[in-house]
Amino acid sequence: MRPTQSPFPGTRLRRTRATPALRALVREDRLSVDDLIWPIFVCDGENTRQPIPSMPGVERLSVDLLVEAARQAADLGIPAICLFPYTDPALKTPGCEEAWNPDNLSNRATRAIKAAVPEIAIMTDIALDPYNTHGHDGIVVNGEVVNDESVEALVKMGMAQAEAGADILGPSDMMDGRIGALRQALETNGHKNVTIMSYAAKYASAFYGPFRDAVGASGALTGDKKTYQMDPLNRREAMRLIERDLSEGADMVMVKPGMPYLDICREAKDTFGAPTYAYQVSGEYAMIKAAAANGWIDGERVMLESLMAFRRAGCDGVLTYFAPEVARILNRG
Ligand SMILES: NCC(=O)CCC(=O)O
Repeated sequence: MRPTQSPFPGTRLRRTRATPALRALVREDRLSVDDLIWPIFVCDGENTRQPIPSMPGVERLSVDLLVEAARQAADLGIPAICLFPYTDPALKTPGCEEAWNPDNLSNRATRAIKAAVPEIAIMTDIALDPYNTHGHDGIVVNGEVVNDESVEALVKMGMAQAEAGADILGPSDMMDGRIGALRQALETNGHKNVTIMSYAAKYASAFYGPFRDAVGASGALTGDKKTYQMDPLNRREAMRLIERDLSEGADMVMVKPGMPYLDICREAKDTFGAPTYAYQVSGEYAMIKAAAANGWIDGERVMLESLMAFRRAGCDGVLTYFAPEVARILNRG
């Protein structure tokens, strides 16, 4: 599409930017509370809040406080939250068995929120890194992250989450074949309406640093995740992964990190038209917070602009630690 326009001065593009009313009339997109998914960290205990120093304003919450947070999120109109557990190190094993314990922290949290705040959608994370001491998203055998054995474990994990009441499964592990295996297991185990948001294009990124502090995984990782997460220089491979995951039964796809990969979001939306999300990850959050704390940027405006960029890039929504803060601003109008 190429809008027809008269040569200057017939066309003066500044005309429609001249007043707030005209700018509102020609605005091409909107950022809305409906677009927000709020990632939250869960810890053991009661009435426990643990601030995460590298993510100012973000805390790990025990299940009782998490339920209150979910209530506040629902009252703000946030449609979904995404749970990440801080697993007791004593429960971490090479086989990652705690991952599919029906009563693990994530599943207990899901049940408690479902009972108290049924209207909010709960997304859960499928990856094995919270459940082992080497920090990899899969099962490690002789130093290798083995694909097919990992998929079997991930399916057990996903089924336990669906059983607990998760609405959206978020496989973030980047193993091959896990979307098809999860979809088949959901269909055959009475969970045909559970949705899958595939972390389809997840890059091996340095922007995840503060998240690893939050889930107690920093310093734990042996080696790196480059044999399963993507090379930051690859664009065509991202399209192959997204196409693959959609064809295996993903309902929604995600690009991660967010802001450095807006080109991937746009191409994914234009190419496949599927519900497309970005994860504005911990490092992106931390950079904005740190610069704002130093007075180097206007934190509120940069936060809003960073989220508008995802809409402009074609995203239907964004996972962001700013969710409650931005929802309060958007609700204020
Ligand atoms: N699987 C979830 C993540 O790795 C999140 C990364 C982040 O926020 O940095």
